[in-house]
Amino acid sequence: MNGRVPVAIMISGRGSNMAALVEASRAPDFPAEIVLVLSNRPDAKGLETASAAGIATEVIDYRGKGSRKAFEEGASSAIERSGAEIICLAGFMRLLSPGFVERWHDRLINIHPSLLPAFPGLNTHERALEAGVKITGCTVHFVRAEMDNGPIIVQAAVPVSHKDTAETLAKRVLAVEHRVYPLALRLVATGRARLVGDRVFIDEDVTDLPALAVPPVSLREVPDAAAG
Ligand SMILES: Nc1nc2c(c(=O)[nH]1)N[C@@H](CN(C=O)c1ccc(C(=O)N[C@@H](CCC(=O)O)C(=O)O)cc1)CN2
Ligand SMILES: NCC(=O)N[C@@H]1O[C@H](COP(=O)([O-])[O-])[C@@H](O)[C@H]1O
Repeated sequence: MNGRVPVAIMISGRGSNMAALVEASRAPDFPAEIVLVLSNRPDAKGLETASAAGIATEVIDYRGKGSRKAFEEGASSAIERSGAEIICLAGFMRLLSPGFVERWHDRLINIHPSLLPAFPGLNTHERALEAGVKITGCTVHFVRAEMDNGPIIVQAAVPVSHKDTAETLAKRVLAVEHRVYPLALRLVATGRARLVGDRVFIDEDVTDLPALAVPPVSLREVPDAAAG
């Protein structure tokens, strides 16, 4: 595939991270090509975005008893058919079984809207505000059977203000997600992010990787939530 690594993206909803990866893959020097967008929900808005971008889409909609196994078998064969060698979870909201994670071991990455290991799971921004943290952010990691506990590839931080709501914080973190996920995929697709045990080594001086130096969003930019 013109030397670029074929990639499948799994979504469950809006798909803005998927769109950011598709956009990044348009760059002539981007080392990966998005060949499939797969959703476990037929109403996922991201499916329209992917189709409009000319990318093959697939919906595997199993609900109820036995749905997880049936979904994963359908997903694995769709991904095999697409020839994808890396899978990006982008707002994919289902726990994947150890069997699926093992099937795609070290080729399955996910973006999570917190600085893992802090705030794994759901409702991360509400919990960050509750905890009163002053910095939060996002994490791209290799997926392991245990939820949100895989080797970390890239992280980026944003400030938190007492004026923030979960919505204003989610918006600030999402803006950084859209820059960090393409970087993480670039590092994995080129083999510059390599696994040593359960740690990720990045084979170069990370600070000169432009996107990694994500400029901290200054608190001055924090909208006055009260002012609405
Ligand atoms: N085995 C793994 N599966 C998944 C991981 C992972 O790290 N290991 N990451 C998630 C993504 N994710 C957080 O980044 C996440 C997704 C879903 C849930 C969750 O509790 N889901 C509920 C159902 C929620 C729903 O359907 O809306 C569930 O699966 O019962 C937590 C974290 C992707 N999968
Ligand atoms: N635990 C997984 C999780 O919470 N993922 C988060 O869901 C959102 C999906 O947005 P998107 O559909 O617009 O990419 C993103 O913020 C992503 O980090």
